[in-house]
Amino acid sequence: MKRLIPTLRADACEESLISVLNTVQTAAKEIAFRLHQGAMAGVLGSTLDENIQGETQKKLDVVANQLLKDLLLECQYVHAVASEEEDSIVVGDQRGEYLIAFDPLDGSSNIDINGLVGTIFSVLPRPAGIEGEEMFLQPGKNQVAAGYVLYGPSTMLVLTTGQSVRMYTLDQTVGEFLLTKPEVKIPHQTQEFAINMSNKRHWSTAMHEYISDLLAGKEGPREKNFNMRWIAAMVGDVHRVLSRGGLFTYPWDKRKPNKPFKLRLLYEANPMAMLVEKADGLATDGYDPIMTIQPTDIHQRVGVVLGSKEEVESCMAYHANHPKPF
Ligand SMILES: O=P(O)(O)OC[C@H]1O[C@](O)(COP(=O)(O)O)[C@@H](O)[C@@H]1O
Ligand SMILES: [Mg+2]
Ligand SMILES: [Mg+2]
Repeated sequence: MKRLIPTLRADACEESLISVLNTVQTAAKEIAFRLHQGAMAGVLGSTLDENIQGETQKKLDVVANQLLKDLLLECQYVHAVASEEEDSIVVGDQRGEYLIAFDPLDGSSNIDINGLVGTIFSVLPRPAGIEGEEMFLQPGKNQVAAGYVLYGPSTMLVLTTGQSVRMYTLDQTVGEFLLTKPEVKIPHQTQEFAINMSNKRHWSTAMHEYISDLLAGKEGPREKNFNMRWIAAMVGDVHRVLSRGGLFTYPWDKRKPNKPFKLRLLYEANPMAMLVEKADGLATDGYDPIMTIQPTDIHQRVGVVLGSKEEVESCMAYHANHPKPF
């Protein structure tokens, strides 16, 4: 089985991008090690701090953020990073040609139950003539690479540099990510969906109608039974979708009018959208492709409906029948 770097060279990736991705894999191996040590590494539980989004930070959110930030800023090709756990961007090498946005630890509520968590990252080109946060305000279609690391029973790196979506598995004996699935393709049809059902009363009419029809199963208008899964970590739910198809959504809801979405555009939705679309799936906000959205803030949130093409289209058809709530 091939190691990560030779597969990137075979794809004719720029050496500068390879260096950035190599840095991400180094950080990921360290995070995986700390996670596997669990309580023995003293990294479980919460800190006394909140991040910019008012969420209590877990110790591992902070550890993973620090590791990624420090290593990426040491890389000469990285000009700046933006992280879920940082209020503002952090600038590194003046010569750097890439910007990296990341969610250092996705699925934080799973840390203390030894559940699935991951790291999600997006690589953008540094635009000419712009400085500061504005540099990051590019639509997802500009991404030159996107991926995630899933810390599960095995640690996996799932990556695209604009060509195929590839899956690598960390071989603990040699400490290397080895290519275990060279080309990921999402089946166009599915009978599986993922949504946090406890938010049902807050959804839009369109989402209510769509999910009700899925739940009606064989006897309902869809005339087939659907199964439901919810990992409470986008990284785990998207990994299932990439592995066997499905629809994953964290939609608009009316709970908090000033915070109607949960997932973040730059470091959750955009990188996952690139992976899903390169694997032949669709990633939308229910109306438009995620990767066409022009960001206005580095911590901007967005509705997400992604996965098997025909199922996402079916969900979008329900949305097209109702006025857009945002
Ligand atoms: O608490 P809920 O509604 O299950 O939310 C789960 C969602 O929140 C997230 O955990 C948010 O990510 P963070 O853990 O990085 O804040 C998503 O990964 C996941 O899909
Ligand atoms: Mg997250
Ligand atoms: Mg996070």
